[in-house]
Amino acid sequence: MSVFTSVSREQLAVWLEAYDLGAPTALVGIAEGVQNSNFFVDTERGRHVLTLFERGVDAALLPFYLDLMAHLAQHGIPCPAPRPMRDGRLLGELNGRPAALFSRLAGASVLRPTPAQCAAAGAALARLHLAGRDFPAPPHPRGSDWVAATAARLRPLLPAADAALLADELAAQGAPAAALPAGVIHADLFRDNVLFVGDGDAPRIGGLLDFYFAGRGDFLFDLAIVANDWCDDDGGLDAIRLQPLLAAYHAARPLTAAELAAWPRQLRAAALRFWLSRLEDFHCPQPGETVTVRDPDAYRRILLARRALGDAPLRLA
Ligand SMILES: Nc1ncnc2c1ncn2[C@@H]1O[C@H](COP(=O)(O)OP(=O)(O)O)[C@@H](O)[C@H]1O
Ligand SMILES: N[C@@H](CCOP(=O)(O)O)C(=O)O
Repeated sequence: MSVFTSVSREQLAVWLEAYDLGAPTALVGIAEGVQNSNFFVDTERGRHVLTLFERGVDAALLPFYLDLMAHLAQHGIPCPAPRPMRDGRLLGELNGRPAALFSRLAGASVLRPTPAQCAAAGAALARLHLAGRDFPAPPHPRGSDWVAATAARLRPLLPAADAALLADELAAQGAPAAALPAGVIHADLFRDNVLFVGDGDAPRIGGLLDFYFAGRGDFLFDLAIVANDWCDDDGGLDAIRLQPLLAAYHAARPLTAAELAAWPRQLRAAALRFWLSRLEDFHCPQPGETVTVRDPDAYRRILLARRALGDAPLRLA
């Protein structure tokens, strides 16, 4: 269920008067997604997606997210482009929620990506990093301060073994050994946030979605988030998918020696971040927040498996 705030055709027609897109011809709620209310909207002059932002998204950051998506779209990244209103504004309000209209992108997400789809995702992530490199951005909202604060809040709520794992991982993460290349990162490019067109052997990316955790961060952290989700095989990393992901990323933005050395730790940091957020959604749901809880244990398993890999630097085939 992903329409948390409904929109009637009458409300939509009034809201669309601020745009130069003609009258609405279709309005359909989108079932996928777990955080915001999304609708396919057709008008006399195009196909769009309407998003009503729910409480899980930091409203103060919405202007940044929309400006970032506009910037990336202008630089050839296939992300939703916010449609400007006649007066140039990108963000409005509909039914009591902040709301925006975006270009509708083609394709569908895949649950079991092929090696070619992993390669396409790696190349797209690198292109995103290059296109956003100099875009002014606040730190992404799930960085080390959030990790420390969330871990402190959760520790008393966890079984002893999990609390010990958390404390040990925080101690092991410590301070970064070297500054890594950084810029705008997506920070949540899971499989459900990428649309593909074409078949699994010759894929083309139709869309990169859901920039609502984006901000400034280490590029390698973003790549580790993708690897943990796209290449996971019941906790382990599947080389058949990981190798093309990394090779395609490296071909578009070569990884530095410092990044190759930092890879094992970033895989763990990325696993820890999603273990914590899923634990937080499970143990501390926010009143009025609509986010769907995903299984924290999946990321506990991934964290344990990445810890077992050791500290050897990444070697690209
Ligand atoms: N611009 C877009 N073009 C096409 N489909 C979109 C677009 N934006 C969202 N969608 C569809 O809506 C679904 C939910 O979007 P998403 O941003 O992941 O929502 P949520 O923030 O609620 O998780 C996506 O899986 C996709 O099917
Ligand atoms: N990808 C995260 C959840 C974030 O939700 P999203 O639908 O906004 O991407 C997870 O799997 O924990």
